[in-house]
Amino acid sequence: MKFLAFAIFSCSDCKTFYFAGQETSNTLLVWTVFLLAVHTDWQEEARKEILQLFGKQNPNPDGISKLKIMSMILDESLRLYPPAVAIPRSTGREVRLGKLIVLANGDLLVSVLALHHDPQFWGPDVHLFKPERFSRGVAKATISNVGAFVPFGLGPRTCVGLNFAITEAKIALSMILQCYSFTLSLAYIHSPYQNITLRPQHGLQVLLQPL
Ligand code: HEM
Repeated sequence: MKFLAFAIFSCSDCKTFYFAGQETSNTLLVWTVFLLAVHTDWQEEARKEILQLFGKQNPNPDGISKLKIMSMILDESLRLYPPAVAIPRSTGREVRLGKLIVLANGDLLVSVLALHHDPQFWGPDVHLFKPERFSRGVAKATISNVGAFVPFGLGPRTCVGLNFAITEAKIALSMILQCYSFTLSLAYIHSPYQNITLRPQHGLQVLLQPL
């Protein structure tokens, strides 16, 4: 009986990890490739950093922890196109949020998209791709409102796969940038839409140039 309960628990845990980890990471990679295909100056900067750290070798843990430009690019990509556009919460008891009173047993959706695109926190250039805004950390980027940058959620239920996802994205992007330069294809139609995660509705078409 104990074994059966463990097997059911493990099986559902595996499904959670697969569901929570696969589509989100995939989406992060897609939007980052899109942004680098448009902003080829940042693509060059990222490649320079990667070639300095790894040359043409596979990325290693020591070098991955030193990828500063890449970290800024990933943060800016997660800000503009957060894979999870909203975070669900329920109230156990009545709570006051500023002028707002939320009743007990209420369901809330915190819009990550709205927080990430609010000029109050990010400044008037909020809609622009500017990885340099993260060069001195999230607090500086958000004018001291760290709760305005929540691609992985916030509090005790923060995404457990955060570090794994970022490391995975850094490895995949490093390996792509070592081998190819890329630009956006004319076939691409910009239409971000939400289908569980925030995705490009018609896919992402890029032109790859082997290096
Ligand atoms: C770019 C990639 C990812 C993004 C943007 C992302 C985003 C999120 C967000 C917004 C939440 C909700 C947090 C909250 O309610 O405060 C969450 C929860 C979770 N994520 Fe991720 N995630 C990513 C990758 C992963 C990966 C790779 C895994 C596993 C290998 C994973 C496993 C989970 C699990 C298990 C939860 C539920 C945690 C809990 O309720 O205690 N995620 N994620």
